[in-house]
Amino acid sequence: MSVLDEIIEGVREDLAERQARVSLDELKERAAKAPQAKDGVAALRGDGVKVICEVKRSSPSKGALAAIADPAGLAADYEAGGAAVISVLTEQRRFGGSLADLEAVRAKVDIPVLRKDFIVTAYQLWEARAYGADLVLLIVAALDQEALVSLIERAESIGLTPLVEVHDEEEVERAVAAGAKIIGVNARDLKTLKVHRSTFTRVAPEIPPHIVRIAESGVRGPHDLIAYANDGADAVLVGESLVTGKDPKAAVVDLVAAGEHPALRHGRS
Ligand SMILES: O=C(O)c1ccccc1NCC(=O)[C@H](O)[C@H](O)COP(=O)(O)O
Repeated sequence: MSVLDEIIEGVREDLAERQARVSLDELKERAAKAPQAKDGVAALRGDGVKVICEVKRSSPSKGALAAIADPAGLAADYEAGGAAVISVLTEQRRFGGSLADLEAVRAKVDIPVLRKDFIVTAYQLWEARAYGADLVLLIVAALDQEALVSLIERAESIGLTPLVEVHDEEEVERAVAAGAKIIGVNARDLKTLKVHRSTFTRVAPEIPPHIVRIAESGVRGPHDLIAYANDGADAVLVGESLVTGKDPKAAVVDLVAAGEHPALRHGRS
């Protein structure tokens, strides 16, 4: 069984427990009261390279990273530093996240918030909306094509912007065929959990220009952002280096400044 399969097995068990407690109708009622979803595509387009900052306590590859007692406070620092979007990992077993984190972050920041999880059912999309997410992650490797198409359509129909994650050229084809408007290339190999930034270099040119391109994983500082930008990234998604650093806000300021540097190509609006 792959790491991804193991994660999803746990996700399904936790999901069954939540579904037994909270009906879909209750979630829909809660979603109806949530603030209107913000436009995820608009937040990530434009000049320069945008920065998506992640609330990440732990990971399968590294174990515990940071306690993060106040996820909303961390997100506020990210926003003050110039982040375009906040990513909140809500998977509990391996990443130490929760829907409570998502709710707390949503209540604190004004920029769009991404629910980063292993989404395999429409119920999780309603949860995302009910707890205030604007974007959701959909991982191509975790879904057959029918499920991918259906989850993209359902997400959009309830106001969510899907960020569709790929790891290779074949998955790009599937994401494009399914109608993705934002594609994230994750440089972390889901079999070995090692990060190969060259994955983005190889795969990004396969993404059509009208689609927003995000480079996920392995950004240690401005030099990695610039390298991803030169390979065509519209945005980078950063977790570990921010939560393990001494001053997350200052680190975001540095990344945002690098992303706005005039030497980088113009964004594709
Ligand atoms: O981070 C992991 O170990 C991991 C393992 C298996 C599936 C997903 C995983 N991470 C999720 C992410 O995509 C990253 O949190 C995100 O891209 C940020 O990466 P980084 O800046 O390298 O923490």
